[in-house]
Amino acid sequence: MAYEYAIALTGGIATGKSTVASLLALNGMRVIDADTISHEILDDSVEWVRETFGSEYVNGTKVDRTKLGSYIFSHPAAKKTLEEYLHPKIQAEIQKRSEKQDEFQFPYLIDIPLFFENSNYPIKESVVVYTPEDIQLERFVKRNGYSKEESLKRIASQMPIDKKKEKATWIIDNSKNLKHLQNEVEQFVEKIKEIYKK
Ligand SMILES: CC(C)(COP(=O)(O)OP(=O)(O)OC[C@H]1O[C@@H](n2cnc3c(N)ncnc32)[C@H](O)[C@@H]1O)[C@@H](O)C(=O)NCCC(=O)NCCS
Ligand SMILES: Nc1ncnc2c1ncn2[C@@H]1O[C@H](COP(=O)(O)OP(=O)(O)OP(=O)(O)O)[C@@H](O)[C@H]1O
Repeated sequence: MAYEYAIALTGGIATGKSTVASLLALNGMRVIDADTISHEILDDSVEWVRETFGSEYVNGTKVDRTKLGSYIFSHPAAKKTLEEYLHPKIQAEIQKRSEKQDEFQFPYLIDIPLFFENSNYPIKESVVVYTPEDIQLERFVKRNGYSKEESLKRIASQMPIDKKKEKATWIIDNSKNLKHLQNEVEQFVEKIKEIYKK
């Protein structure tokens, strides 16, 4: 059975999910990453992207994700088309990997950025990586080099981070420096180990 020991790891764009995923791995936790799976599927879908959106979104044998991202976040119908194509495939792959992880009978994380937006995952527990919106925007702009306007458009395409915080079982606060984040992650792992102790 899939998702038995799964905990959803989620948050907003650039609130620090990947950074937390790396710290969790350093603390011995296993993490399935939906973004990585989505990139692998997109890499196998070059012809579909060419036929659906045009050859300007393909660079050699790879999809130009930066360009495709700029397009879909400004064109809701195209975003829907991409999501309707990718999401079932992403979900199927996550389910497969989740079944494997459940064999260990120990909790693991599934990093799903849109966990609360798409309630298709039968996962009860969740942990939200939280930063207030002003820090989220600052880190997003700094990391991606997008304009403030483009960054705000992408942030607005998701459920507000404060609402996700309300829905979470646990919260990892990433509003301070990396040392603080490391502490937050260690405390979270201790909590999980305590709860799931056999
Ligand atoms: C638009 C694409 C090509 C941009 O690729 P890029 O490498 O620039 O971004 P990446 O995939 O690493 O996503 C970065 C973050 O953007 C956010 N994001 C991505 N897709 C979406 C979406 N459809 N809606 C809202 N936010 C999204 C997430 O917070 C994600 O963590 C890519 O994100 C994509 O194919 N998205 C559709 C699939 C999807 O919904 N993925 C997110 C959940 S698995
Ligand atoms: N505590 C912190 N202090 C300063 N910078 C940080 C901190 N945590 C994360 N960052 C930086 O903020 C940016 C966003 O973090 P990260 O890539 O982990 O977010 P994400 O939630 O995985 O993003 P996405 O939704 O786009 O996949 C990165 O450049 C990262 O190095």
